[in-house]
Amino acid sequence: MNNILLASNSPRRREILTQLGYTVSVQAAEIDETPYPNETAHDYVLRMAIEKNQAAQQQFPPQNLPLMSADTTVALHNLILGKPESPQHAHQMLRQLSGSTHQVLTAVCVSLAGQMRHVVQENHVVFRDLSDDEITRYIATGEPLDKAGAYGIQGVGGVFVAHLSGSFTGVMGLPVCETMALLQQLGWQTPPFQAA
Ligand SMILES: Cc1cn([C@H]2C[C@H](O)[C@@H](COP(=O)(O)OP(=O)(O)OP(=O)(O)O)O2)c(=O)[nH]c1=O
Repeated sequence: MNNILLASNSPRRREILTQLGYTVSVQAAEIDETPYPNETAHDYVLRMAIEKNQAAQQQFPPQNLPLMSADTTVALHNLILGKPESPQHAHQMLRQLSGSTHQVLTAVCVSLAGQMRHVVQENHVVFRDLSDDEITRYIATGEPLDKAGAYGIQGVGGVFVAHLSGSFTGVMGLPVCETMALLQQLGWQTPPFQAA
């Protein structure tokens, strides 16, 4: 009961599950991550997590193991900020996030033996004011380019975060408390907490 199939290429999600004591096999399938016009961030992340799960179910032979997918997005007012397409785009996103509060939404979806459960976990993050110079130096680290909203709270980007209301692991891409609850709902054992 320590094995999990992860329908995600996110190294953060794999690392979090491994730290909990799970043995993780990645079974990720590509999907189109374009939001629908006027789609809310909540509806968008949930749809992405479900579609990633369904795509992996179609692409890989069934196994009697939980298949987990997730999606993380940053929402600022009505804007959905996904992963930046370029360093310039990352700069633009971080300028928008500077000195204000945004939401980070992470949806998690788990399927097992024909059943599916999902959750959307919500966080509020306050950024202090950022100067153009530090944004430029941050982007040069390479850290923001594969992350929603162009920052990583778990890395250097943590220095921008003045306040977090929610879950640190949720912002990182896999909220552990909510994820464990989904696994329990499907009758899967709580994690073994093996020593690192
Ligand atoms: C806001 C924030 C996001 N992120 C990451 C988590 C996700 O990996 C990524 C958002 O992209 P996602 O599309 O959720 O995930 P992914 O592309 O990494 O992997 P896959 O589509 O295969 O599931 O941003 C952080 O690592 N730290 C942060 O502080």
